[in-house]
Amino acid sequence: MGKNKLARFAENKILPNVIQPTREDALEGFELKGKWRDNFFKNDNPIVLELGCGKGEYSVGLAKTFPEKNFIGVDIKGARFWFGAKEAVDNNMNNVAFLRTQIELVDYFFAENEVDEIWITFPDPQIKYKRTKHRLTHPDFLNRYKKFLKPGGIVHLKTDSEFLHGYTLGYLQGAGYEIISAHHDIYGAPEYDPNTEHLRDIKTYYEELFSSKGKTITYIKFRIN
Ligand SMILES: C[S@@+](CC[C@H](N)C(=O)[O-])C[C@H]1O[C@@H](n2cnc3c(N)ncnc32)[C@H](O)[C@@H]1O
Repeated sequence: MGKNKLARFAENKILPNVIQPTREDALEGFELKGKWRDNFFKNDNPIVLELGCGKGEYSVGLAKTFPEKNFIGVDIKGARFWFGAKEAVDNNMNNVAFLRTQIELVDYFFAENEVDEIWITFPDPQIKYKRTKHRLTHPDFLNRYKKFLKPGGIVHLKTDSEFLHGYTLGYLQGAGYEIISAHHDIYGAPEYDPNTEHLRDIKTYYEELFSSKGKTITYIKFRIN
């Protein structure tokens, strides 16, 4: 393991905005579940999650744009989200945190109606058939999100994967979800869509990477009923 990675792991242990529960903490009743606003953010503002946040560009970027909302980046790779956590601390941002966990356990960390919105940014598309259940928009994941999203809660999916975009759109339409916005090329779409405000303002590491390879970037915004 690289020296830098070890240093980031060590710093994550002391950064006040990094939470690294064990699997047991999750399964036995996580202390902040239902209490993120009161005991962590110490305000009554909406909570927005970014699942598979990587380096946390979206969480930090949105937190700067919307100081009246709280953002939590979720990823299993702490050495990646260290970048976002460090930037937030260095900029005295109190409305952004990072939670290290498998997304499969995410419903153990948040109580019913605790979360207002979810961003899923450039997730692994999990194209192989036997990986279907690992897609972050698979019905099993959507059912997990339903457990803690407020009624009418919003999910955003931003991806370079035409496959995942099509899979998700097809499933949502078939299952009767309300699709608020769907674009198969957000930078090619000339028209102004009020539902996609700020969509082009923040680019994650993977978005930059895929865009530089000529991939088009897609977007879906839908409501969990
Ligand atoms: C392709 S990267 C995208 C990272 C970032 N959103 C971006 O756009 O740059 C996918 C991220 O999801 C995380 N991830 C994938 N599956 C996960 C899971 N089941 N639980 C937690 N994190 C996961 C990976 O660790 C990785 O950081």
